Amino acid sequence: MTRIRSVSLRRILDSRGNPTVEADVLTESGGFGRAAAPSGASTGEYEAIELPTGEAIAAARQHAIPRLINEVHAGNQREVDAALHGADGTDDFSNIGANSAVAISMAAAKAGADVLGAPLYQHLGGTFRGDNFPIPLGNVLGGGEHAKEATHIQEFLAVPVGAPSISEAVFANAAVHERIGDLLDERGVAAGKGDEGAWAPSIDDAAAFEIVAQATGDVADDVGFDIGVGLDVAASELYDADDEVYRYGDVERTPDEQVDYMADLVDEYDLAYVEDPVEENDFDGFADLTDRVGDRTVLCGDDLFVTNVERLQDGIDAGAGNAILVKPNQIGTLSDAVDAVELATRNGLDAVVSHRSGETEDTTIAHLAVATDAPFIKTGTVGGERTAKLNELIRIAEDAV
Ligand SMILES: O=C(O)[C@@H](CO)OP(=O)(O)O
Ligand SMILES: [Mg+2]
Repeated sequence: MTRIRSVSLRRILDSRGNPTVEADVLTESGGFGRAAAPSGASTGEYEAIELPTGEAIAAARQHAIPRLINEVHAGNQREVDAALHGADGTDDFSNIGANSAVAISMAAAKAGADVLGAPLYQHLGGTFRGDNFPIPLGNVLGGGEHAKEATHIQEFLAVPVGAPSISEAVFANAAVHERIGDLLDERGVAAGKGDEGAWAPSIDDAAAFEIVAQATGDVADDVGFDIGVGLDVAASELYDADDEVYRYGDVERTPDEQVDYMADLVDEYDLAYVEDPVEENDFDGFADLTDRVGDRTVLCGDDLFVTNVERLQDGIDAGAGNAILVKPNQIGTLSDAVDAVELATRNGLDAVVSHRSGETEDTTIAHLAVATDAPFIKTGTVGGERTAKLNELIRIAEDAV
């Protein structure tokens, strides 16, 4: 019933106005799924390869689609994703593009769910999935590669750890975002928004900490539950490998000083979450930081692990981090992303399912987070391509009770 009858690929717009790949998958019995690839700006060196959209579409039409039509069942995700790997033939999807691969992989999952008449999270997670909901990490202020002339740290995140429901968590993050807008206004700081909808003011990181801490505190008082502060430092973007220093504008930090700085920030701001505190090759620095503060905060590898089970296993062996960011397009298929979640969970690490800075209205990651019982999801706070996922989580919560 779920045998694939057709796959069509097209070029659509992403939230930055760039082209990206959208896939439609149709099955023999009329099941339909549509999904689109997101795209990163602060991409890790070890991510699967995103090809220019036109090239990715042409290559997938030539090599992947003939292996899928009449051959593979959309309801069997492993079969779909194995066919994509077989068609590509490389370790990093450099032949058909991880953008084509992930769009097809996700569209096939939706077509499989459609045939079954089940919501996607149910199809992916099965009846024995947990019934927890992820805590949404909300990017409320930032800069880095997502906005020019703003903070050096890429993302300041609201972490509504005490929220009693996904809906209250989502609205709390939006309230923090709004409160930050007011606080910036009061200080006379003009601010546009970065790629993910976070405020992107020209202030230094110290001022950003002050404002975000005040806003999360104010909103926590209003809503009556705890809201912590988190960071995505995206430290690879600050690191100069030739000089072996991290550059925060004129301030330089050696790799050891970077670890000290991160440990100090965790204590000073009681940070609930820190992503990519050191650059993507520094497993030892990551492990050192984990020794020092891993008992009291979530230390998450994004560029470090790139959703790749081999790099994750290296991190587990080294004691680097206690969480992994999971971005399906970093690795190319849903099966590979689920493998990363499962390896993490078996080893006591938290999974944080994540959007990219370039997004579409696609909501697959909301379903993936619920299906895999991930403790966190990072998918922005405001802006249509972000609220698409947040609102889908609210709908799933209503549906799942
Ligand atoms: O670094 C990150 O975690 C992501 C998403 O917030 O950014 P990008 O998609 O640009 O890699
Ligand atoms: Mg990141």
